[in-house]
Amino acid sequence: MPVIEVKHVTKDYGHGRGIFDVSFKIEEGEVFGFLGPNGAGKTTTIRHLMGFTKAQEGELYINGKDSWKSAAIIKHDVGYLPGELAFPKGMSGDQFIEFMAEERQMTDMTRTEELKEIFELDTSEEIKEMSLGTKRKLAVVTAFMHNPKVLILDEPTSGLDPIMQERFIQFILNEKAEGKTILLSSHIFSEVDATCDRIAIIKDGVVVSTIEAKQLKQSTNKAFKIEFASFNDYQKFLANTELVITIERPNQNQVKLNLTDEKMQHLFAELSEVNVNFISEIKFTLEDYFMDFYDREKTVAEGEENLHGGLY
Ligand SMILES: Nc1ncnc2c1ncn2[C@@H]1O[C@H](COP(=O)(O)OP(=O)(O)OP(=O)(O)O)[C@@H](O)[C@H]1O
Repeated sequence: MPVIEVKHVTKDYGHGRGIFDVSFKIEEGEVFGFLGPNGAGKTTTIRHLMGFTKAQEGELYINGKDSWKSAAIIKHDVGYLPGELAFPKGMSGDQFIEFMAEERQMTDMTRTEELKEIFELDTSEEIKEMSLGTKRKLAVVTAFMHNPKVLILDEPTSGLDPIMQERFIQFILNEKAEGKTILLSSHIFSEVDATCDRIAIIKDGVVVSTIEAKQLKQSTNKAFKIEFASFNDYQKFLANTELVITIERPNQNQVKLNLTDEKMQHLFAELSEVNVNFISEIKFTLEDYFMDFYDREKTVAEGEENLHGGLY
């Protein structure tokens, strides 16, 4: 049984806004990335999963429990980090932590103290006087203090500085190593790339692609930029090559070309006939893949093509 299951969920806010027939499953121990531009429907999906909103159509389950019907249990069990932070009024950080510990009937505060140390959080301040980053850290500590097995994180690092973002990635990797199941919505490619096993891309309320992170990293399609030592070498290479040249730059004696791993030997055989200044690989990243979907002019099929077939 998957730990998280979203089945054909629709919430139509009108004027094309909302989420439409969204489905995905997250297995135990998986880190699942949820990527999408602003307004794509990430928060709406997550709020349905947490049982804050009732789906118009479809069903959502966490550990087999219906998100809407078992909302209270889900809120208790899941480590949830909301995108927009809201704290009770008039509390200090310490008071809020105490309040959350009581809610969860926690007695052992060792993990809470560890988390405060990892994220360098000073809890003595009044929450209303905390900076956005400190509030985010407080939300992180309270989301994880009861050591939940399922984590649902809506843009968890927004407001954190680069050092804390890095520390957060490390923390997620440690949680993953402990077998936690994690749903991570994010705008930050490096964060998703570093942590996620699978990634869903959502656009205009529709999941347009779900990819295995390995697929991107182990793609057999490669792109290279080559600069030749002279214009003569450049011309000689172009006249004789059997490879697919995607860009020609005669002024710089450069070409860009695409090839699969099997053709690698062929490339080196051709290059041995000319003088080369340098050859560099152009990596196809999650960002490139995402940008294809982000680009509203492009269709889903064209985005998929870049993953499976030719690169830029
Ligand atoms: N309560 C609501 N009433 C009407 N429209 C809503 C409501 N909540 C969300 N929407 C709309 O639904 C769409 C999806 O919004 P959502 O907040 O889920 O996007 P998101 O992917 O989380 O975006 P962001 O990255 O900006 O947080 C948007 O067009 C938003 O304006």
